[in-house]
Amino acid sequence: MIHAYTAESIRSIEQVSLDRDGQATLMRRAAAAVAEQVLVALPGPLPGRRVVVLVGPGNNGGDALLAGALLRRRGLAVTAVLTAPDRTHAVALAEFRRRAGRVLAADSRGVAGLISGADAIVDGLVGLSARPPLRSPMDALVTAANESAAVRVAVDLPSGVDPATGTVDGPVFAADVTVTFGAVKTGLLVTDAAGQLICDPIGMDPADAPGVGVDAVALTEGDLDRWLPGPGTTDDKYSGGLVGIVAGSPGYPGAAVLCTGGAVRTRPGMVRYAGAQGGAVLARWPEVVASETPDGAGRVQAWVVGPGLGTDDRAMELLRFVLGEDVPVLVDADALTLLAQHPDLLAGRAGRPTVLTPHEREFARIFPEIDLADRLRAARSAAATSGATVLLKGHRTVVAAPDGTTAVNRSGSSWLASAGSGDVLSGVIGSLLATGLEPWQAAAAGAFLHGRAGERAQAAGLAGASALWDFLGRPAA
Ligand SMILES: NC(=O)C1=CN([C@@H]2O[C@H](COP(=O)(O)OP(=O)(O)OC[C@H]3O[C@@H](n4cnc5c(N)ncnc54)[C@H](OP(=O)(O)O)[C@@H]3O)[C@@H](O)[C@H]2O)[C@@H](O)CC1
Ligand SMILES: [K+]
Repeated sequence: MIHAYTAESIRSIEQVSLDRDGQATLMRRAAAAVAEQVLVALPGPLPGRRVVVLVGPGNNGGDALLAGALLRRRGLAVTAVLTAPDRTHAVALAEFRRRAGRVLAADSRGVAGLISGADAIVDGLVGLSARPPLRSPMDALVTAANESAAVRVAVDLPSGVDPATGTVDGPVFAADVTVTFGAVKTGLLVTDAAGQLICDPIGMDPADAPGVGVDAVALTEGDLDRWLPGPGTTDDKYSGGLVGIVAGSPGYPGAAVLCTGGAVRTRPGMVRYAGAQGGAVLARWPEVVASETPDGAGRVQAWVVGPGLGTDDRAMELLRFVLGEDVPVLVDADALTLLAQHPDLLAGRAGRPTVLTPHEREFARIFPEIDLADRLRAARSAAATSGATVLLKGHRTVVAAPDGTTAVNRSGSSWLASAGSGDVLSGVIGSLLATGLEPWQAAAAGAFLHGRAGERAQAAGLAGASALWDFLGRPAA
């Protein structure tokens, strides 16, 4: 699991190391970590390779200059472009000059050509103190860097990203690699500008800073192994989790099949389908037990309601029934639209686990007063006010529990933005809820499995939401 921290917490963690090791030592370690990644990113003979280091007025620029000095020692041709020559980190600049690095002011002639002809560009414009949008001349330098064919390496954070929220306002350095120091900043989980994320501790340890807590997490494979153990020899269909699906309508029979497939392939003990599309569901998933209505379905340990359900009176009746049940309920798609029209339904579930899985348009319907610009804050605030776990879909899906626990999903590809993909996701999460995971764990793990299935389907060259089914499973140990 990746733990991420607020910028304020990072400062507290940093302070402990600063007091112990001193700033010069930390900067040297940071610079070494950056230089190493530039060398890794530049295969082949190194001497003469052209590196441009973009240098802002703070310590982020200092790190970048010291990295440039190290690259000079390896024989690379390094030019530093200073955005504020009179405020540049003096010690780092002296060291860079001592290694015969070339120094230019950002408004010098020839800077644009250097950037477009570079083999690697190091972004040391702004780091932890960034307050986007980038001002001139940083904005123009970042735009030019993004147009260059060079490998782009960001120091601590890609410039243009808000460290706390990951939001972007204006140009942002589109990094191939980001080398961050000490601990991951929350914004790095949310943004897609960071590229490959490498966290080098440089001697810092969050455990050293009293009172500092994790702000958000991102799951990794190891979390799934811990949270989703395979079935044991004493398990039966009941202990394996029983999930009920209320989805599909005459207009959208496919949603029922897609959602049920997501549930079946997440390997619960049993899947029940309740609704009018039992024939279509059973034709594809014979292992499912189908009934016409949820009240006649028999025992379940979690319900999924909504995909393709429609928004008529019948759909409303089904939603009302399911939300009245005492087991965890996942509300998706059409059922979210109904929920937006009848907020009392959610209020009536106080204390019973509920997961909402809106995309941004659905979110705006249910929570019209919440600003979506900062997706992390939006999901948290929706979870706190509704009492439900909120999974806000997007390129980086965010999951927030009512107590503020937050996960950001980092698996997946843009391939998942296809019709029916969300129906599969709700089936996956429903299965995980039925196995007894906490709602935020089920939602976070479901988003991870679904995203990874998207990556695998894309790698296999397969399209269509039903392709996800075959890639949800975990390989046998
Ligand atoms: N502390 C340590 O020991 C260690 C720290 N480390 C490194 O230090 C970095 C933090 O350094 P930092 O605090 O000096 O600030 P930094 O991020 O370089 O910003 C500089 C200045 O940029 C400006 N600026 C802000 N937004 C802007 C915008 N939109 N457009 C234009 N300008 C903007 C703003 O100036 P102002 O707005 O006040 O003029 C701000 O003061 C950290 O990320 C890591 O790399 C490591 O070496 C490990 C040890
Ligand atoms: K940076």
